[in-house]
Amino acid sequence: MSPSGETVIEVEGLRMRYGANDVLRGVTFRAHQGEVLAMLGPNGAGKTTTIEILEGFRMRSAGHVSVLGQDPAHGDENWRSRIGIVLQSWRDHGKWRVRELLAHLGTYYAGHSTERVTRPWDAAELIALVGLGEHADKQIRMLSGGQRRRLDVAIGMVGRPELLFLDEPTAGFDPEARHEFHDLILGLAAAGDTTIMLTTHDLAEADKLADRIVILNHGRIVADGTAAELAEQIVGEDEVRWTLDGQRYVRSVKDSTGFVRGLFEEHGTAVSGLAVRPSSLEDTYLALVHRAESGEGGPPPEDEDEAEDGGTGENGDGAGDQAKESVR
Ligand SMILES: Nc1ncnc2c1ncn2[C@@H]1O[C@H](COP(=O)(O)OP(=O)(O)OP(=O)(O)O)[C@@H](O)[C@H]1O
Repeated sequence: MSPSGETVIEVEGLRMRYGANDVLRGVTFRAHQGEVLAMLGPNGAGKTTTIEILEGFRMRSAGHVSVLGQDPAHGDENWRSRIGIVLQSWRDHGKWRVRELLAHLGTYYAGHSTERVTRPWDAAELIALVGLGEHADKQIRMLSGGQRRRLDVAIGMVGRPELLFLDEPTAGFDPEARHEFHDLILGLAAAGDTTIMLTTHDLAEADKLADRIVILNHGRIVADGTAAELAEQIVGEDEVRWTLDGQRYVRSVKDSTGFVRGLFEEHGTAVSGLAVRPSSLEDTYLALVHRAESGEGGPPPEDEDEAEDGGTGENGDGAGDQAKESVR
């Protein structure tokens, strides 16, 4: 995870219309070499459509798209050999053995080596990298779900891609498989300068894996930044709970330190049961999506590259504000 600055994905004013339905409405973002970029968004936001356009599988309606310096709509074989794709499911080849399948798929890349990159990835080396060493000679249908997903990543990586797309890579995983898969992706990201773009509904996953997160909602980017930068856009959503005179209170405030100081100044030792819960990425995500849907922070731009929402649209919450709301 060491973005070098070179732009690998460049999307400006991307639009997609299915019939009369606008599903991408001026999407703009970039990804840089070595970066792990996560695209988050509710169902139907347009994530798969975006990724399919970037992969060259779907023609866009309008806008500028460049992937590894080429327009994916006109990507040739050589361009395709530089890209790895991990689809949501791959159910063929059940009788093939892991090693056989990877060696076979690797032959497609043999003619696409460059001075910098030798293709394909050696099957044994790749199998070890994705942690399938013990299963190399197993038939694919005998693999567990987690092992299967590791193989999916190996299939995506066999051509030593400069850019790897992962569409909801851990959907349906149990916590342990998810944890192992995250370690695999972090290892890949750390190992070289592969750029990784993934879509996910899992906020913890985005937080853990991604250098940068873009949030798509109704075909528009409503946020773009690191998890910390996104949280800063929704400053002040720490939750403070306390008890006073036997009654419990809860407030969401921007400056929890100042708020608590004011609480003690006013009520001293009568305050008990104090708890402060900092806003999580989930709170941030929900707030950003809600803000975009309610039109707070100004109307969404119709065109191109101003889709990121800069305003906070939040109400002020003075540090010493002592208004109390009983919750039960
Ligand atoms: N081939 C198609 N023809 C018409 N409409 C489509 C087509 N593919 C997708 N859509 C519509 O485009 C919108 C965006 O779909 P897309 O699959 O890109 O969303 P998504 O963010 O990936 O959703 P999810 O999280 O549910 O996978 C949806 O309203 C969907 O119904």
